[in-house]
Amino acid sequence: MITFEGVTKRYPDGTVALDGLDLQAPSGRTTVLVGSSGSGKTTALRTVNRLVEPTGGRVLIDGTDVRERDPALLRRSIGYVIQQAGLFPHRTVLDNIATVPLLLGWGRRRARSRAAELLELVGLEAAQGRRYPHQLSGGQQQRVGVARALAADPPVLLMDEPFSAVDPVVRAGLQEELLRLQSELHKTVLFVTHDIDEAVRLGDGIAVFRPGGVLAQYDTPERLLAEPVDAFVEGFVGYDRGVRRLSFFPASRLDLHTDAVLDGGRTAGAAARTAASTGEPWLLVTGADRAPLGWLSAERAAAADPDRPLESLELEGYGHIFHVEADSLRAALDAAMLSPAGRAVGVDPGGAVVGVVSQADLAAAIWGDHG
Ligand SMILES: Nc1ncnc2c1ncn2[C@@H]1O[C@H](COP(=O)(O)OP(=O)(O)OP(=O)(O)O)[C@@H](O)[C@H]1O
Repeated sequence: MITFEGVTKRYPDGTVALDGLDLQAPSGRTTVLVGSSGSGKTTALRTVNRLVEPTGGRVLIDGTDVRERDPALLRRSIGYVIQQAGLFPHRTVLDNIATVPLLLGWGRRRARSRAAELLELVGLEAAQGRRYPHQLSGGQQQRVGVARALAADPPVLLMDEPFSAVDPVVRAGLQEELLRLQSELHKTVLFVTHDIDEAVRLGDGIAVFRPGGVLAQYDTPERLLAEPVDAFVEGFVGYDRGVRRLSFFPASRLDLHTDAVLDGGRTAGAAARTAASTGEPWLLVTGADRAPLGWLSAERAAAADPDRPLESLELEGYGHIFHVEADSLRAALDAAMLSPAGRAVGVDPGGAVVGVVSQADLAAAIWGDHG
């Protein structure tokens, strides 16, 4: 556990970068620091590895004051990842990753074999280990930065806006990768970002800083979105926090309808009768293994030759589907919003249709949760 006890940093020019920070970042969890520019996030992070010495208070790692540790040795026991990776340009990727193990006196062979292991762990190929950093993409360089930080298997990882210099798609991939790594490695991670979506995705706990280096709120992502303590935090988490919050509710709680789901081998006449008896304006047609084929409107079904099989008719695309077991209400809502029928198609892990849900059903489910 990393404990900040009344940590203050006042610079000689009078700037208060951090003002009496009290915070506990639990072991094996990811704690994200967010907040406006200049609110002291980086300063807080750097007091942990003593790149910044506080002017008041103290920082403890598992109960030991970091001031009792030799700064160089302390830093070797803490992984540190910064924006744009900060790799050594004249060293190969493998040598970059092996930096701390070599400093710890592991010996060349062991350090290099550990580096090769790490390269694989962060999803890079062996051949890329022989390259120099400039021969890699920005996203790959960030992976190397993460591998380098993890090389000596430190229990604590400090990450200062590690993914902010890459495009959104690469960034999403890196976030995914970090979640996977963390589920295996259980490091005590402190992660600084400007991006509230990144914070919600990665954080077990989120600390929101306000200007002047003051902690405004420290909570789980769910609680932060549900109950921001004041207007500053509410503004920071965004006015679409209601929609973001839906990420925490599983789609499995939705009641899906199957009465308007029809196999493609059935006829237009059968579909028209189903539409009439259920009152459903849209019917979902499925094919082999109950995979979705597309939507048929009740009017179209009524106008078509009643003997024609549904799979031979022109259907509206079913759009995005959502996975009933794995996805959230947010994914289901998104699928319904984008669907030409205003309905979302829920599937099982094999891609077979479980049922459909309308925007009105979703609103009812959401209202039930949040009303
Ligand atoms: N050496 C220094 N001397 C004086 N002021 C400093 C010094 N280093 C940082 N500061 C100030 O301390 C405050 C906090 O800086 P810090 O980098 O921790 O903020 P941050 O929240 O990480 O910001 P950003 O999100 O923009 O990176 C800022 O006002 C900054 O200008």
